[in-house]
Amino acid sequence: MTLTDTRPPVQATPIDRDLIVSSLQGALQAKNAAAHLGRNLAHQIDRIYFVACGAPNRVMLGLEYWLDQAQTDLQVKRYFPAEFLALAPRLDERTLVVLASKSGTTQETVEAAQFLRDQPCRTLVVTTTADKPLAQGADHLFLMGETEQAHTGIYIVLQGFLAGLLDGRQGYSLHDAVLRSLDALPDVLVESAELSDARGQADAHTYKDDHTLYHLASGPVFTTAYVFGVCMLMEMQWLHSVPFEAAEWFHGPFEILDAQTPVMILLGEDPSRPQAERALTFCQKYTDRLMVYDARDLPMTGVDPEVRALFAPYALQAALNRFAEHLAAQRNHSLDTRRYMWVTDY
Ligand SMILES: O=P(O)(O)OC[C@H]1O[C@](O)(CO)[C@@H](O)[C@@H]1O
Repeated sequence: MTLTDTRPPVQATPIDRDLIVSSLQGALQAKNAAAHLGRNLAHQIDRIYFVACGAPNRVMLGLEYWLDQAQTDLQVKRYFPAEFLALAPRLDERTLVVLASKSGTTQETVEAAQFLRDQPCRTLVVTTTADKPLAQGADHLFLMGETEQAHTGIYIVLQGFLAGLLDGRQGYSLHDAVLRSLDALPDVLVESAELSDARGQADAHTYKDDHTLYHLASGPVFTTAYVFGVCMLMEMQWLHSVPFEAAEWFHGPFEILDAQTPVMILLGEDPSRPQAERALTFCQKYTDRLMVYDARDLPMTGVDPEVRALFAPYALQAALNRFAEHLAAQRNHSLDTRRYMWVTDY
């Protein structure tokens, strides 16, 4: 803070159980209808294109992972909206394009939705409220209501949709466990945040003067590495904060490591975990500045043990949000500060 800065010091926002839980009620209701739609569309589509920017795009990355794992005969691809428009991939009446945006106003995502109105495919949109530009003209619209937790809300709705789709298409033994466990997710977020608050404060203290941070994760947990590393620390703290897929770590990026390099490793519970563990073993040897956040340390109360792996990225994200809150306070740099995004023309 400079002498002329009259703004109050940035404080870590306290964990507000009621706000977190109430913010996700709209998404939880929408996911039941989404699961129903998934079942109805199960034999009416051959391909799914996921289209979104930023955080919703990385939510879709995790879903793409689980669709791969389910070994369906669906063609599944994920695009940034601008690339989707430039590429113009095959669209027909058996194509479902899934678009999501928390603001419902992101220019490229709205342009993609407008383009799709005249195309022969179906569209499924997830956003907050019906007045948003993205909500206009969707074939299937799922609204979460205004929410503090849009990123998790989008996940809840789309995971519900995919559970219904997989069950209707080929039988999905995890269907009931997924839907039940989604209902427990809001409380899991609160639980993970509460358990991680003191640690987040301590980590923030340790790393508050660093300007470079690397994040390693594998499989669906890369969603969290990206959302935390880029959408939070890069966008909201202006740090040189770079996420890497653990599977790629040994193919160039690891050359950056020395004893002083800060690295965060996120460990999930999915089949890709050994890739992140391999990176962990290496980093333990060559840097003294390692943070490990492991989903196995989080109870995820109410989540069926069979589906913990699906929920791990979100439990970890809730834990890391505490780190971000404390980092913002200790660096006196509000998470709401932007210098370009929504401020300039771009
Ligand atoms: O379309 P949405 O969900 O409103 O996202 C808009 C912005 O939010 C982020 O996902 C995270 O801040 C950005 O990456 C993106 O540009």
